[in-house]
Amino acid sequence: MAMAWTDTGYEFTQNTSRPDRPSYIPPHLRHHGVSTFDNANANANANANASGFYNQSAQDGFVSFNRSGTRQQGRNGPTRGRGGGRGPRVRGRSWAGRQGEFRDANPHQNRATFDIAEKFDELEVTEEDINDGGINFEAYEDIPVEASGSDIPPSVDAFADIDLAEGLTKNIKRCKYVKPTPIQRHAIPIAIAGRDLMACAQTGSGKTAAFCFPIISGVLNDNFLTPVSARGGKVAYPIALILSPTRELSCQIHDEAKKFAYQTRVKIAVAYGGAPISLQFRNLERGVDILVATPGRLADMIERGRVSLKRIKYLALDEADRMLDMGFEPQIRKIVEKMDMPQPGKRQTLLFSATFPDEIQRLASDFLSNYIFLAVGRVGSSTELIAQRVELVEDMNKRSCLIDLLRGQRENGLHGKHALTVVFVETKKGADALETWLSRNGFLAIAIHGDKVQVERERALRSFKSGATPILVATDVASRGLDIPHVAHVINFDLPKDIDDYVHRIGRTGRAGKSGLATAFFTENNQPLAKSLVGLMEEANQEIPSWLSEYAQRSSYSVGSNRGRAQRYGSGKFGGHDFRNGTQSGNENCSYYSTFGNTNPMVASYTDSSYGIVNTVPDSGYCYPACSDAFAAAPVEDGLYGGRFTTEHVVASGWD
Ligand SMILES: Nc1ncnc2c1ncn2[C@@H]1O[C@H](COP(=O)(O)OP(=O)(O)OP(=O)(O)O)[C@@H](O)[C@H]1O
Repeated sequence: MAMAWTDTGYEFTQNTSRPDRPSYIPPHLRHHGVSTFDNANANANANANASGFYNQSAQDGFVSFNRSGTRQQGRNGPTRGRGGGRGPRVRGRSWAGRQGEFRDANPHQNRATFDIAEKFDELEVTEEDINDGGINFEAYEDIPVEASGSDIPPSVDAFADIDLAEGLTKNIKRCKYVKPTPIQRHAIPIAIAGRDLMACAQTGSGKTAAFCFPIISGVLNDNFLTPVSARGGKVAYPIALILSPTRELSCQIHDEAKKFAYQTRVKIAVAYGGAPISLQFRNLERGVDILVATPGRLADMIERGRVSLKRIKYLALDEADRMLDMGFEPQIRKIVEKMDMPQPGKRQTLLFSATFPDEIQRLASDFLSNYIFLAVGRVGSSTELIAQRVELVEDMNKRSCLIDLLRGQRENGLHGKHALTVVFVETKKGADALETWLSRNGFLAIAIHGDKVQVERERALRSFKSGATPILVATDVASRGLDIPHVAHVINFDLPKDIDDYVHRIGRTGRAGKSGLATAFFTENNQPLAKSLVGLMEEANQEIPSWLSEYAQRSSYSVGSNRGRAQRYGSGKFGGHDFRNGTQSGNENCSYYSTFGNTNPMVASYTDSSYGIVNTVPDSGYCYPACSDAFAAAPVEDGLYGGRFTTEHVVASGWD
């Protein structure tokens, strides 16, 4: 249902719409005296007076961060007018000032401040698209933060502390983003200061806004808008390019960016494969400041002379590790290095993901200039908000286990619009087969994978999101980035080969501070994943079945594809790590800070972490099976795979 800003009926005391199931209490909240973290009052408190987030100790954390002696403003990034490089446009305000401002900035506490005319009128904004205000900031209270690089701009506590363009600020309020999530608090000032950034933060923690806000604000504040005279031509000259690995994710980013740029004159367009290119050309002809694209379709447009990258000032890669792994790297390199895009240092580059292995960081550093590495939360980790369960099953019994699980959910009233389930499988054939089988057994299910034409993929997603088909059977084409409200349960019917894929898959639930459930079916064949899975679960304070620990112990001694990852997750400590630092104790060229929520104990534990000596096995865990959707990437369609893989066994998946 299309919805206007004023139709949202938002109340602070409103409970978030949640599945009516026994509430999972994340381990770190069990002793907080909050009966469930989705408790309406807890939310109201967390939002209304920001308890726990803006408390005294938070202030202390902020102060100690400021005392770290590295707080000069970013000088070395690309300049954006205004007398060369500059620091973040952070307004120096007192604590009290910030608090007051936060109250003022919250439109929902004073409905009279609403301008009735302010609506997302022309946008297809649905009720689901508007944040319900129920983001549980308490869940982020003790989030660890690591940053390294030179002259790191300080973080902020409120959107009002950053000099974001006026139109954008209005839209942030329209979106009901009351305060920045941790990644936004740290990343936005860095990006606003003009610095290149490689940023890692947990799934569902608000990375999209973290790169969209600085870009939109920069385009507006620095008046980079495409001149009207340059619009309507055959060649589009965007100022900003946002690349993402899948069509659906590009569409989602495009929709988000349009909301953030609503009524600002910033023109945003999307280009992705599987949809008529002529229509997309027509949109580009109307003018584009920010282009969101998948790599295959963009390369095609550039080669046809319809898009030029020579005016690019901002380049953002979402799911950057995926974009630079062996499937995509040649194509990304071609776009970023071999077309007419300005060099690093002449453009600003922002890379974001929830996972960032060292070998990918190394590749990514080619695209960056004097960058800051930022890790917010346990990098490559799942949040504690997601309850993880692992069931030991035999391959032949998986289907009956799934039916039992789904029946149990149904009996507990968990099916319906507000409790969606994603079932991940490894192959496209497997997805179709499971869809059919579930439907035959009375469960409304629909499959999404790369062999479906785009219209079918979009139909499947729509049907799932609306709750009409509450079970989505998906390959990895749906594992990254998709932000679908009400996904209550992610089932790994087939576990992925790579632990990072597992992290992204389960991240489809437990988003924006909400709880979620993830169940995995573990078979003998998954032994190579056992150690990294145990490490990940330990890190997220999950209960680990003894049989899984035994598998993990056994796999420690075998040459498994996830050995490097196993070490990485094995410490049970924060995994944020800038590969430039080698061991965390330091690279003299980098200033460095570390905070852990409201205190600052992380330096020690970070230094203790075994994380710094990982990745002795290059490329391990990155060999996707030929039949995997994740592997079947766009470059195949464009014949750009180089010599690394033959294309005969790779089915085009629509990653472009
Ligand atoms: N400051 C904020 N206040 C409230 N909600 C927010 C805020 N920032 C983002 N959100 C909401 O949080 C949800 C998750 O955000 P987003 O999709 O950007 O996460 P992500 O970190 O990119 O996840 P993934 O790693 O899966 O791609 C979205 O629904 C978004 O609208």
